[in-house]
Amino acid sequence: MRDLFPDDRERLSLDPGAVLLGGFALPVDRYLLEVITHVAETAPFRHLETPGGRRMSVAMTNVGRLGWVSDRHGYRYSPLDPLTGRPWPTMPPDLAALATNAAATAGFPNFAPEACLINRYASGAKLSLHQDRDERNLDQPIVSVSLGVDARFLWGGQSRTDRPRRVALHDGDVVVWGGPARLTYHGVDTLIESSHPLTGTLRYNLTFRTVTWARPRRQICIRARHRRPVGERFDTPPVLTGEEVKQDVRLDCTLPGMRHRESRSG
Ligand SMILES: O=C(O)CCC(=O)C(=O)O
Ligand SMILES: [Fe+2]
Repeated sequence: MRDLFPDDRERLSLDPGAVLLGGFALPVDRYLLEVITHVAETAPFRHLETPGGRRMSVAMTNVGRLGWVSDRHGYRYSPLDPLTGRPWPTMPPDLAALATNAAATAGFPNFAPEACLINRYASGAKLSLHQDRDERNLDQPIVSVSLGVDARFLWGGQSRTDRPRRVALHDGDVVVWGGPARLTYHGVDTLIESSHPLTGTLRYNLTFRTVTWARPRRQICIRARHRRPVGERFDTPPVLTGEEVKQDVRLDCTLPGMRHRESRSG
């Protein structure tokens, strides 16, 4: 595929708050595929139904405390896999750390993903323009990792009717969007038949999200961090006491100006 931005893919600004980190995950692409294979053994890929009753062409599964699901009742996050009735597989700390590092590189420190939606595209699959807006916490960015076959990412605007740009996504590319770009419309153009040494004819995408956790004040964060169970440093938000939660909620509600304060990437 002709690369639309051949000169500087290492750090390509798409918009204020949105950046493509070319090849950021390339050194760990094999590890990522191993994780996906392992996850799919307990939480198999499936084609979800849209609320309007259409079968999605992209197959999906999840890893992490919460998983994104869709059915006749709508889009939502669930702690249980509706297919098996069991919790989604636990997010490995190294996987979460990759997302945290990518977010920090893009200018969003302290990103702690609670959910990772894994998308699998066969040739002909596509994802229509949409906003990622099912998360209660929109202060945190989305971190999106590409694996395998090339895709054409559609990067639109703040309105569905804004004409999207097409951006080539290669194996190991990571796109991060947050702050003023957090609700930008985006999608993936129909996957063209092609092959990649790692994934054959398939493309995978891992999309990391913080769903519920509003980042607390710094000193609360530091205190709370001590109570994180060993080995779960990144896949669960810190455990807050009732008082800390109250402060956290108060801050979140009374200082709306602080929203999007991390929007310095791009
Ligand atoms: O596959 C991609 O690159 C994007 C996926 C996406 O937008 C989503 O899962 O919400
Ligand atoms: Fe999305």
